[in-house]
Amino acid sequence: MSAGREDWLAGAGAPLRGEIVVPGDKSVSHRAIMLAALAEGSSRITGFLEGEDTRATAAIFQRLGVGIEADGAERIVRGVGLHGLRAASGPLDCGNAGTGMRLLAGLLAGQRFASELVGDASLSRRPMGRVIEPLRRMGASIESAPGGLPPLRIHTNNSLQAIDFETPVASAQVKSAVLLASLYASGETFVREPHPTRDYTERMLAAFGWPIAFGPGWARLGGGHRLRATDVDVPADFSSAAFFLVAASVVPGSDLRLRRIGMNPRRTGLLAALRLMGADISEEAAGEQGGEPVADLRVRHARLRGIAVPEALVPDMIDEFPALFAAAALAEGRTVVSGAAELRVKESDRIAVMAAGLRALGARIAETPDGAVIEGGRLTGGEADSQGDHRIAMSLAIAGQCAAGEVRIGDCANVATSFPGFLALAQSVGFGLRPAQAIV
Ligand SMILES: O=C(O)C1=C[C@@H](OP(=O)(O)O)[C@@H](O)[C@H](O)C1
Ligand SMILES: C=C(OP(=O)(O)O)C(=O)O
Repeated sequence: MSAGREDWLAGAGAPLRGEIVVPGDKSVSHRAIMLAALAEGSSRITGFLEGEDTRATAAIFQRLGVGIEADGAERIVRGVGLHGLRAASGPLDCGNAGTGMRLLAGLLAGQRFASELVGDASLSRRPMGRVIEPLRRMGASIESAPGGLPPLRIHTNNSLQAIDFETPVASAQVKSAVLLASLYASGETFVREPHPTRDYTERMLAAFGWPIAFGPGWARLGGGHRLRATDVDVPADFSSAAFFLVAASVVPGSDLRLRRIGMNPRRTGLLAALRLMGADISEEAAGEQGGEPVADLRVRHARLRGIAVPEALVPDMIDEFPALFAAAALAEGRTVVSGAAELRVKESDRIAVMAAGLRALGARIAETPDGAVIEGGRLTGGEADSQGDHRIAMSLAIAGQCAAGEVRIGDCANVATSFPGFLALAQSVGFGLRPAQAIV
């Protein structure tokens, strides 16, 4: 969805200092639009992430007949009720967002109209069989391109049945797709996970008044209830904060404060991993926002050591591995990542693309099927390509802060999918980072 190719130049900047606020949580913003749209009455979403992924989800619900008004970083959603969506003419474009497409597949599986979900080139390569399979077991009729790839054609259906389902991979998107389809199903659905994942769908369904029982790694709910309009105050996204936690850890002299960051325990695995590496990060002013734990995070430069990342942390830091790879390449000693094969089916193959990117900057990294072995040391500089993956672009920008020479990072426009304003915010705290001039 991002317009044009954009390259960045990164190099040693100043120590990172100051106090910043990062944008709203992407997972919460997607879900807030979805549940508010299906609720009865108007909901106000504050702190909504103005990223391309979440804007694509909002635009889809507008096409499905939901009134959504933007007021700065707020959205007023005029909910149409569980059965109030209307068919849209033409495909619904999820852009770059796996979350958008997988959750919508569940939500649209029980509608009395057909829909088609499409995405950009990256999303069109991502596996959807993991949601199609359980939704078919519930009675949904969904066609995909060969190999379970998008686009998804979801046929009209008003007779879904509940299922008892164990997700084959730890995936909040798969769990959420089944839970959202269950709103339209007869009977009680039970979802179990091999490892607990983020529980925003469960928490938010409860906040919107839907009877649901859940705990770490499981959720149970029945169909046939109603969602009541509810205001959602979206906390700042831990995954966006992560780039600054790593950058301030590795840049000497840094002392940075991040305000009111969402601290859902299923999201903060990177904090635990960085602390094992020796990072100096303290939590202050712990509180609550929109039903989620939040805290200010103060991060000061520290010498990082390589670690074997505990596999139990992997789902809690699944989006933070590109940043962790950058930290590991600059740490002392060896870091081993395992049990993280899911990284290969994100916006890019994040193991391969980070390994190639850091190697181009002088790092020593060996890929394994489900992770990597990273030898920490010095980075020289050079040219690395993010392959249009937002988290890789931002992680390579961190690496650039500590490289001996200049780092050119290719294809960064997709940063706008999750973190609009990253470049200016990073510059404001001392990053050496700027857009590369177009060659004329
Ligand atoms: O449910 C969510 O909001 C998300 C779940 C994770 O994906 P998986 O469910 O594929 O692990 C994560 O990588 C993604 O950025 C957001
Ligand atoms: C994997 C991500 O998101 P999604 O699955 O929604 O594309 C991400 O933001 O890192």
